[in-house]
Amino acid sequence: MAISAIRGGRLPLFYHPQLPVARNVSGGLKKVNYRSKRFTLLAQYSQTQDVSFSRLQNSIENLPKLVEDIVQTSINTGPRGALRLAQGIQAFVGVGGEWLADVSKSTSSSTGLPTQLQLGLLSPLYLRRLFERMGATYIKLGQFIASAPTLFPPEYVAEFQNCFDRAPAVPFEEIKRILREELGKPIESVYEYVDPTPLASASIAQVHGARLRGSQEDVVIKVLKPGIEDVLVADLNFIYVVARILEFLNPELSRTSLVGIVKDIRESMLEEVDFYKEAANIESFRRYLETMGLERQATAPKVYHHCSTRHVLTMERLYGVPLTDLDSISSLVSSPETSLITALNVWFGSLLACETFHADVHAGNLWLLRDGRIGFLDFGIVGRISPKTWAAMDVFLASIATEEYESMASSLIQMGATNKDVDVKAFARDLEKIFSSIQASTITLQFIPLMSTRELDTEIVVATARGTNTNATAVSANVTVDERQMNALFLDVVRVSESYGLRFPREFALLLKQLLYFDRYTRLLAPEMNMLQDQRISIVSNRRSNYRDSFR
Ligand SMILES: Nc1ncnc2c1ncn2[C@@H]1O[C@H](COP(=O)(O)OP(=O)(O)OP(=O)(O)O)[C@@H](O)[C@H]1O
Repeated sequence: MAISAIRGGRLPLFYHPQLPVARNVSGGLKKVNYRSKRFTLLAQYSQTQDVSFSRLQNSIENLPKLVEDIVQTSINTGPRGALRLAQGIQAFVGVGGEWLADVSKSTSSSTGLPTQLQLGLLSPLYLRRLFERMGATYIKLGQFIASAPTLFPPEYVAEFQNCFDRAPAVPFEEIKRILREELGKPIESVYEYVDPTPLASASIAQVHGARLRGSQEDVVIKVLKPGIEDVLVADLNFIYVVARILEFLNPELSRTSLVGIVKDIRESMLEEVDFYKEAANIESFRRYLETMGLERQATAPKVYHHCSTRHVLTMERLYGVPLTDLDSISSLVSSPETSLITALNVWFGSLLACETFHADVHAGNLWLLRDGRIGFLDFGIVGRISPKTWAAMDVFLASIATEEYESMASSLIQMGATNKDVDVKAFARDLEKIFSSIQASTITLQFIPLMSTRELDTEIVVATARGTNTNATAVSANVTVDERQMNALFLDVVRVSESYGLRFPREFALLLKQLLYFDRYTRLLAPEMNMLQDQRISIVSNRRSNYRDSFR
């Protein structure tokens, strides 16, 4: 290309007086050689220059589009942008103050400044704190980072696992005003009463207990916090503009499709603030339970459409306890293990038999109900998985249990998008290294048979030896430690896969995250059970494809 550019008469553009070969031109053979050397060097130089030139040309061509995009985005953002900027500065100053205080403490000690502090507010810890202070968008973004190990550095993925979504409650008067406006009628005409003390208050929504007028059914009302959509739009627009500028300044970034990722995040976050979508997800899950005859084993809250809108979701109130509450669970059912198996079967079943799967089964969203059923709450985050990906995932999980690394490598290749030829044997050897290093360091995994008995460490001994429920807290705490190690394991798998050119869909990370939650419940409720090998748990079943076929 560079040579053709020279031949095409563009040489003068690339001629540079400081090129060493451009000086001292002499005659004869030397001259010929010199010319050819000079030509090669010029060609190489012009190749580099050509690339920079075409980049520059591209940039100049793209500049009007970038400016137009920024102007358009700023217009869409409007005055809320200025408000968010002020809030951003406040958050920045707050976390900056914490950092300074930590620095001054460290400098007084003899050990020097830890790396965490050297990176300033860009270090995982302070960035996570900054995100928490910045509220909804950044908390969700933090949770996205935590669930996307293929996109972000491992230290950030690990730190953002701790990104908590708690926010001060909106005053009840304000909630009543929103309800009146959204429902378009007096609250008293819809609800017998609404409890002024919220059941929960997170960054996006607040939940209140209530009772329906007429039917007297107990319900909960999930109310979108006021102004939250404005905040999301302003923040996401800002993040979009930053991504656009970064891509403009460094076109290499477009290979990681930064702008594309930001657009995806924007789409999924805006879905979460649309309760019509959440209601549709709940109803599709309820249909799945009905079609599979699972209603006596599990449930999701019924939605009351006459008092639900895009910003208000009124649903049946479920009564129960989180699956991690060992003491309460034992007082509700005689066999916590059976409840766990039910939860697992219902969730695994939904992966293919339901249009979407529940992609946030943390303990607050998975309950054992008073009547012994499993209750699934909060369908704000859902995933979709193709039968092909799930079939590969199934092989992957089985291979962990059987320690067959070539099969593990093949299944990962099947799931990860790549156009390269992957050396399966080498990949398998690298995977084996990861897993054998785990055996050596005595991390126990319920996923891996034998190992959990062969390599029992103190943490699991605590869990296994738990005859009474008195040490539930200790068990939970230790399980959390172990869970981090599990996370680290999967991050390693992802990293090695990436070194072979594999890129996993986000669903892969979402699925793994849920499996980690389930692994946690297994350690607590059925420490002897192997989640992936137990005959009572059907991970892939023919019934699901039949169910799918019935929709075709
Ligand atoms: N149908 C229900 N019955 C009883 N309690 C409910 C119900 N729905 C929600 N809650 C309570 O409200 C809490 C928050 O609800 P939900 O998870 O839907 O909101 P959220 O804002 O998405 O919270 P998070 O992001 O923390 O999961 C639940 O953990 C639960 O305690």
